[in-house]
Amino acid sequence: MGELVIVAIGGNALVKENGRDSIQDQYEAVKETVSHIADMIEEGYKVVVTHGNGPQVGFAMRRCEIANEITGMPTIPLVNCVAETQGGIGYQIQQALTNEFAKRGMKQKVASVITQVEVSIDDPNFQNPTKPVGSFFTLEQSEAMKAEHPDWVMVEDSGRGYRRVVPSPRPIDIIEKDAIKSLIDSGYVVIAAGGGGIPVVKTGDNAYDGIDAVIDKDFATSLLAEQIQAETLIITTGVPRVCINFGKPNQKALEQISIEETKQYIAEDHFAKGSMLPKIEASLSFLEKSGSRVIITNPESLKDAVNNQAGTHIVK
Ligand SMILES: Nc1ncnc2c1ncn2[C@@H]1O[C@H](COP(=O)(O)OP(=O)(O)O)[C@@H](O)[C@H]1O
Ligand SMILES: NC(=O)OP(=O)(O)O
Repeated sequence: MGELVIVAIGGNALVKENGRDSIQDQYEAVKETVSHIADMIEEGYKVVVTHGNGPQVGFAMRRCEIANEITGMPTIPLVNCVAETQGGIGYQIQQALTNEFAKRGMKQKVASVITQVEVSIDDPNFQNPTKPVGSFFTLEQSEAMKAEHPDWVMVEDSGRGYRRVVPSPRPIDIIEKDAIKSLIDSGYVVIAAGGGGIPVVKTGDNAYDGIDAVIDKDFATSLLAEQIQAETLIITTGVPRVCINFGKPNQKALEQISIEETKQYIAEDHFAKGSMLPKIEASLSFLEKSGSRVIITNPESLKDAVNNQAGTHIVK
């Protein structure tokens, strides 16, 4: 049996026009990304796919708010917006992968699992929103949005503009992990924990309630990788390699770093909060608990990266 690899697709990587993309544009981006995942599967890797929803869940919230302002139609709670984006993006990945396999004459089957992820109601992150969602705004637009919506919290996101942030509690348990494992063992390519999973809190033995938040998909992916005993975690995003001094004249792309070097770079503040830092922290958590290797790269470098020819590799 091939090595079990979990591949996370960044939500921002599926959006090119800052909220002006159509759903067909997003599908084209999904098709391009999954063609690189299919390359890996063709080489014999067993793959589980997770994905983000940061931009998409923000767009979904905004659509509801605008419809409510104009027509009085009830808004949809954030947790349901997460579920909707998990379903919508999961559908596109599932169909694109199925069609890609058919085109290549591959026999793999694909299944998506609606995934709930347990969080704690006492998580301090509920009091301190950090997860950027939706479109990027200029400083001027951001100030205008805040004046119009005093309850919004906005932050600067990695030099790309200002974005609204929502609470992002840490994932504790992937509720459907056994179903995901059974599907992998039956030979399925599984799509799971989309958008970081649907946040739920425990209300009793095997009983849960949804709660408004967006879980970081990098932390959820790392936890799922641990719980299904994946060997390799690959986080795909908008850059081919992680950098130190990112965006500065002395920027340097990293090919391979140890856990110790990575911790040193965190201490030196090289990784932006809300974008690269969660990927790095999730990578360290996976390596320190159970994993063998982590790769951070862009989708087009996937096949080379898994064969040690591209990407940033974090090693034990
Ligand atoms: N040190 C860094 N090295 C490389 N990219 C960085 C760094 N710090 C911040 N970034 C930015 O973070 C982005 C990845 O975060 P983000 O777009 O939020 O993730 P996602 O792809 O999961 O949606 C990169 O595309 C890059 O613009
Ligand atoms: N939920 C989440 O972390 O989404 P992004 O990866 O798109 O930010």
